[in-house]
Amino acid sequence: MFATLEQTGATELHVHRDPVTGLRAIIAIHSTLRGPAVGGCRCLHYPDEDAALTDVTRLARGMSYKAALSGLPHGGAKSVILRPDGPFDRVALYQAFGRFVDTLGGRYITAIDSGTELDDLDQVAMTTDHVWGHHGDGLDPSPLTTLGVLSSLEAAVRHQLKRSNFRGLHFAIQGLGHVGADVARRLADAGASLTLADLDTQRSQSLASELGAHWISADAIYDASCDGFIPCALGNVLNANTIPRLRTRIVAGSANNQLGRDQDAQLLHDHGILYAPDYIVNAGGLIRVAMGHHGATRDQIRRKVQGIGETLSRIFREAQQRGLTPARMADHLAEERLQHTSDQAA
Ligand SMILES: NC(=O)c1ccc[n+]([C@@H]2O[C@H](COP(=O)([O-])OP(=O)(O)OC[C@H]3O[C@@H](n4cnc5c(N)ncnc54)[C@H](O)[C@@H]3O)[C@@H](O)[C@H]2O)c1
Repeated sequence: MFATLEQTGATELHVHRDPVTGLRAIIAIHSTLRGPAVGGCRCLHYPDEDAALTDVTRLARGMSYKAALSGLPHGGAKSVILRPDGPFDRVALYQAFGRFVDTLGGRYITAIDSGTELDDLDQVAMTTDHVWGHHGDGLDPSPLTTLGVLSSLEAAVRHQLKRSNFRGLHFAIQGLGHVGADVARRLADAGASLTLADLDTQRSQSLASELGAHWISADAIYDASCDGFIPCALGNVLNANTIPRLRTRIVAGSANNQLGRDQDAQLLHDHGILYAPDYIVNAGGLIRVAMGHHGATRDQIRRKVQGIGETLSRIFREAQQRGLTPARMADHLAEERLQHTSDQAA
């Protein structure tokens, strides 16, 4: 347990079991130095508790880095609910989770993530105030996450392909949920051609027929020849098995923790693939809920999210100059910002 915390730099782990609802949940806080720690709640089946622990601590680190590089007054955290095996009472489970969040008195603010829906967050909001992005506050993050993905893709295409628009380019999208489907529609509107894949083939088929796109099986997406691969499903999709199969020049998508291991950033680089660090690409959602909560206007939020592309362009350039991968460069900048905050606090 402590080794996992040390590896990711996370500082706190909170574990809770509620015998009435069957809730088994973990909250990992990476840092509260910049302010209350924010991060979504996943509700998934994990192969074992170690897998859940690794996921939640790595995701918490990503949230800290994302908040720091976005200049938000927040630290990073994450939570996971170990999805019960049999049938369960969803309303009671999420209300129990809200009570768990509430015990931390606002040091952790929860939000949406894979396996959790806006309706679930409405239940969380019944038992704690420390939840952002539910129906009640009208701060759905997904549309702004999409905007950030598009801004990132523009930056990557400019840097790697020397192109200023998407017309005639071909993208492969993995995962067609809230973000992936929206990204697909926007790219199709911009004149790109698409190959689509989702575990739910019904979803792939119907979006492909709506957009005049190709669809393929979930596993075949790694072999699709394209200008950009856009992971919008789950994490750990870029690893020693999948990277050699990729036939793309760019990877930029919303999924969290895309790299199996930190070293896989170098493997992508060695294969001539420009990797846009996931926690920068998908920062639009966090920017939306955090700035929305602090009273920013719609225009201010959109401008900030559109700035994600500029941040990435700077990272691509500086990484190239310093002989680092963009992922290492981004981590380095985020760690510098966190260290600066820590020095100021001392
Ligand atoms: N929604 C946001 O605002 C937001 C913000 C930041 C990060 N993210 C991350 O972006 C990713 C997508 O988010 P979302 O809100 O669209 O999630 P979602 O749950 O709505 O959609 C995910 C989709 O991926 C599909 N999928 C799962 N495993 C797959 C696989 N192996 N191959 C192909 N498809 C697969 C699912 O069937 C589903 O359609 C997640 O990793 C999430 O953590 C989302």
